[in-house]
Amino acid sequence: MELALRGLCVTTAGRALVRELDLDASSGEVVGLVGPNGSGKSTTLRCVYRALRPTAGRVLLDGRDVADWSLRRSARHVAALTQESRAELDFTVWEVVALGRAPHLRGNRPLGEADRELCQWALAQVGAEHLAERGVLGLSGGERQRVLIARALAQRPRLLVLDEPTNHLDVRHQLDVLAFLRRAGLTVLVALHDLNLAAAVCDRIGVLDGGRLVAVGRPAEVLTPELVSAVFGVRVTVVRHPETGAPQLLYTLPEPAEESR
Ligand SMILES: Nc1ncnc2c1ncn2[C@@H]1O[C@H](COP(=O)(O)OP(=O)(O)OP(=O)(O)O)[C@@H](O)[C@H]1O
Repeated sequence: MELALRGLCVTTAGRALVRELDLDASSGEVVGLVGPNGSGKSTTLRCVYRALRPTAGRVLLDGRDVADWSLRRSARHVAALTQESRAELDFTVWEVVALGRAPHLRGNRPLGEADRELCQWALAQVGAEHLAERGVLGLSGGERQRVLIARALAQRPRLLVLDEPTNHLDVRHQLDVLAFLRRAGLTVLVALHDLNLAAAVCDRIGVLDGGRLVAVGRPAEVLTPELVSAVFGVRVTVVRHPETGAPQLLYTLPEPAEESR
């Protein structure tokens, strides 16, 4: 599924949170959004998964404006793992993952055999089959995060929108999730804080600063010392990963006088 953001603007209380943003993700492409805290990453993603209506501009899926779609229709194509995705009620893991099938079920019909197989598959993708009968409130932050990813996968979306999916995950599970995103064959729009993980997983990266897209391109084109310094205010040396060639950033701790500028 192709995603296109055209002239996206979000303004709240006279303040522009996202400004004139144009961004594309072609079918099967993994596109990352990076940027400092408060630069507008989550706000942009919210417009894509329709938790927020843009003040101006359009979100196009396969060339069609999602504003014309019912929320149910969107949910059949777009799954989101958000900062707000919390399973507050004490559902079991299986029940939470089964919720991913809801947009595909008619009325209150129970899950069919194919739905159950998809839920099982989704749990296996995140290595959480053994958690199926557990209550979600008793899980660790990382286990819960993996269950929410499984719910998104059970939805069988064509576009996956993820806001900081590696939050709470130990390094092994961070890499597992990102490796899955690479091989899933889905169009992926993912906000990431870790620039090295973004460089490893993304086909292209968009950099947000103050609600504006200030750079977009392949990781090696975008993650230059100059750009990272200008946008994040930190000094980095960029090296190439010896096996993959992906750019990797080595950070230099700020001198006392430079701290928390
Ligand atoms: N509902 C809202 N009302 C007012 N301001 C908001 C609202 N939601 C977000 N903002 C502001 O919009 C700006 C962008 O927020 P957003 O969450 O999109 O940034 P982000 O890049 O995802 O940040 P982070 O890296 O901290 O998650 C922030 O300054 C935030 O305080």
